[in-house]
Amino acid sequence: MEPGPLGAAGPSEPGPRVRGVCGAAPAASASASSLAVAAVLPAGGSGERMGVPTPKQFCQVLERPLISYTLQALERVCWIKDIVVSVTRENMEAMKGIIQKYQHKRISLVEAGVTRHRSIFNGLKALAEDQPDSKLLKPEVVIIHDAVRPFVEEDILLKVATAAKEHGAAGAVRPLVSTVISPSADGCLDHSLERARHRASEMPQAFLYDVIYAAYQQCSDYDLEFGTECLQLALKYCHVKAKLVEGSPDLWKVTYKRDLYAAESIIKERISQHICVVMDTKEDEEHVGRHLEEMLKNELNHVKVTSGPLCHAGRDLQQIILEQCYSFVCVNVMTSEFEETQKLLNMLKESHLSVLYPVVVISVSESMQIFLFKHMLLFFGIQLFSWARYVCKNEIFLHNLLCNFAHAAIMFESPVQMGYIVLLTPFSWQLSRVLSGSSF
Ligand SMILES: Nc1ccn([C@@H]2O[C@H](COP(=O)(O)OP(=O)(O)OP(=O)(O)O)[C@@H](O)[C@H]2O)c(=O)n1
Ligand SMILES: O=P(O)(O)OC[C@@H](O)[C@@H](O)[C@@H](O)CO
Repeated sequence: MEPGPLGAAGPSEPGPRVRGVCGAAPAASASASSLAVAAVLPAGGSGERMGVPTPKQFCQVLERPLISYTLQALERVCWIKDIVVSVTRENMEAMKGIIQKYQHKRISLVEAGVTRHRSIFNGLKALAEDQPDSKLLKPEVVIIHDAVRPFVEEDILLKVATAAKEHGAAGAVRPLVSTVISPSADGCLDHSLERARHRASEMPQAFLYDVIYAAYQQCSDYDLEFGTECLQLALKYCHVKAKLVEGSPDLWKVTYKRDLYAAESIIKERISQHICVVMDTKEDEEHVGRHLEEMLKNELNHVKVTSGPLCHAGRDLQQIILEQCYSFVCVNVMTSEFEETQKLLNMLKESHLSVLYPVVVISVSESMQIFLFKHMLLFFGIQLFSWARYVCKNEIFLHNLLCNFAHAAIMFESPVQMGYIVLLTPFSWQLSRVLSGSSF
C-alpha cells in the first residue's frame, strides 16, 4: 500500500467551513464523528465506454481531473478519517501528482485489481488490522464510492454510514428511468420488470467493515470477476440485507462522454455559486464583509468571508480555489496607498488562477465614507457576481478589464487578466471592456 504523500495523522478540517453554509446537521454530524469511518474509492478502471485514451477518472473537467472533484467532496466530510483509492500501477504517479497539486489530504493509494470488485477488495485489505506497517486504523464503517461519481454530498454519506451501522449494509438508490426487461434466449422479450417496484443501485454504499471484508474474503472468483454489486456480496456471503437509501439525482456515475459534458455544466454552475470575500482586516471582515455576505447569500449557495493581508492573498486564493472552487472578491477598504492593491493584482496575475474563477478586486480610496462604500459595494456585489456567474456559465472569459479612472488608471500598470478591478471613487466609476471598448 502506498501511503499518499499527504497522509495526515487525523482528519484535518474539511477545508474552510463556509459561514452561511452548514454541513450535516450538527447532531447528525456529531453522531457520525463518533463512528470510525473510512472510504474506499475504486479508481482503477480504463473507461472503455468513454471512448477516449485517458481513463475517465483522470479526464479533465474545467482544467481539473474528475477524480479530484470526488476526493474534494469526500475530504469536506471531516468524519471520514481515511480515504483509500485503488489505482492501477501505471497511473500511480499521475494520481500522486493530483494529490500533490490539489493538496488532497487523508488519501492512501493501493494498487487496483483487474475488476472493480478486486479493486475494492484491495482497498478493504489496506484497512484490515493485520496489515504490516499500515498507518490506517481499521474502521467500524467503510463507505465504498466510485471515483467517477463526483457529486456526492455529506448528507447521503451520513445516511448510508449511519444506516450501515444499524443494518450492517446500506446503499443509495434512485428511481429507474428506463424499464428493465429480461430477454429470452432467442433475443426476444421474455418479461419486463415493474419499474415502480425496482430501483437503480447507485453509490455511495456503506458497510460494517467486518461484514463487507468477510464477504470479499469468501467471494467466488466468478463474483470477483463479473459482479457489479457490493450489496449483493453482503447478502450472499454474510446474509446481511442492506438498507436502501433514496439518493439525489446527482449521484449518477460518469460513464459515457456525454456524462463529462453534464459534469462540466454542473461543476460550472456550482463554481459560480461559490464566492469568497477576502477583506483587508478582521475589522473590515466584521463590518463590510458581513453586509456583503448577507446580501450575497440570497443570491449564491456558498459565501465565505475571511480576512488577511491582501498582499499575500494571491497564494491563499490559489489554495482556497484549488480546494473549494471559489470565485473571489478581494476588498481593500480605506487603503490610501494603491501600492497594496497593485501588489495584490501582481500576486493574482502571478498565481495563474484559472480563467473560470473570476476575481473581483474592490479597492476603496480613503475619501469614501464607509456608509457610501457599503452601499456601493452591495450594489457592485450583485452586479459583478451576476456577471461572473454569467461568464462562468457561458465560458466568456474576462480579459483585460480596465478601469477608466482619471487618477487611478495610471496606478495599475497591467490589468489582472482574469479578473476585473473596480475602483470606487466617491462620485464616479466606469468599468470598460478593453477588448470591445464598450463600457457598461
Ligand atoms: N478494474 C477496475 C474497474 C473499474 N474500477 C472503478 O470502478 C468505478 C466504476 O466502474 P466503471 O464505471 O465501470 O469504470 P470503468 O471500468 O473504467 O468503465 P468501463 O466499464 O467503461 O471501462 C470507476 O471509478 C472505475 O475506475 C476499478 O477501480 N477497477
Ligand atoms: O458496472 P459498472 O462497473 O459500470 O459500475 C458499477 C455500478 O454497477 C455500481 O457502481 C452501482 O450499480 C452500485 O453497485
